[in-house]
Amino acid sequence: MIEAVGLSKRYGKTVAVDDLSFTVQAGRVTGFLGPNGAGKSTTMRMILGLDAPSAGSVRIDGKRYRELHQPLRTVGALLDAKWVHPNRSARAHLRWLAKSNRLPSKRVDEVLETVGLTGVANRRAGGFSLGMSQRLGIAAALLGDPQVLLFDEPVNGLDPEGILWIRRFMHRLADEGRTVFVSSHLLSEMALTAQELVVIGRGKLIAQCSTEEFVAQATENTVTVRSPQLALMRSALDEQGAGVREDKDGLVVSGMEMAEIGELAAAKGVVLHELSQQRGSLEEAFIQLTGDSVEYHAMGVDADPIAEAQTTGSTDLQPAGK
Ligand SMILES: Nc1ncnc2c1ncn2[C@@H]1O[C@H](COP(=O)(O)OP(=O)(O)OP(=O)(O)O)[C@@H](O)[C@H]1O
Repeated sequence: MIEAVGLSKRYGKTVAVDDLSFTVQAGRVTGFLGPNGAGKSTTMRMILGLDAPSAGSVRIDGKRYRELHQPLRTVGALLDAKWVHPNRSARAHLRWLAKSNRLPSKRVDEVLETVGLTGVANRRAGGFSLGMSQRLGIAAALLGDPQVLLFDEPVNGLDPEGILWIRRFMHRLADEGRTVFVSSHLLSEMALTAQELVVIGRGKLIAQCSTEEFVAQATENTVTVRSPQLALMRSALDEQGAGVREDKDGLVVSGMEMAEIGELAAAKGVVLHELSQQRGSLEEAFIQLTGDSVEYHAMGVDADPIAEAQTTGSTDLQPAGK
């Protein structure tokens, strides 16, 4: 478990993290969501003792990082996948890490196997693709078999296969009972990966809840009704006090469950061509909840062709003007 209380970090006049309190539970994938510059990396560095908080504290399983006896046995992290000596092989890199952290060398082959790098273990890490480097970084994070894992933007720049692999891998780690905290500014990706969310904007906490709750809180769930007897259906819904508006497909109904609407249609003898639940997306929820703290816009292909192509349709949200 990770617990941050009143965590703050200033760099001169910049307040990177502002009185942030949150908890990350074991056995779940928790997404750390916020646009670029929101303070995610700074928070992760403070969790790992790489940056000292200006105020507040953060504990991993009840202890500050510097109080951990053998830190890599408690917490593993992937911050920068390219942090590896380019001329060292993947195996040599991990052996060096294991040795310098007094971890058994047999773990090296185990973690190489876990991340699927056994076949390329003796190749120079400098020649690795980004996806392979990410796997090597994850292998390093797993060396001490820690219960707590932190990943900073692990899918950035990966191809669809790499993204899927990382997503499944995070779920597997959480299913093993570990605490998995993963930062991203890719909302669609987080909607698929994270069960819980810690959402920040401009260093401040915006929400901490399940992904489902986050979407439900910020967006309206509606039911679409299509019928050749729309006027009849509308007056029946009005009688029930439902919120009804018309759009090009038919009626959009709020404040009534889909089953109730179906039963009402049957009772009134209205023929239905469609009755479907529409749920808000994480993007809508994010824009709704962060609207006050910072202005966002959804970037399209023109704005960031590489990110767009590599995230297979994910919407990449960034602060307006960035
Ligand atoms: N070492 C530093 N010195 C000065 N300012 C910093 C430093 N590190 C971060 N900042 C500033 O703190 C703010 C938060 O940065 P941070 O990198 O934590 O955000 P982020 O959410 O991780 O964004 P990104 O996804 O772009 O890395 C930004 O305004 C950034 O410019």
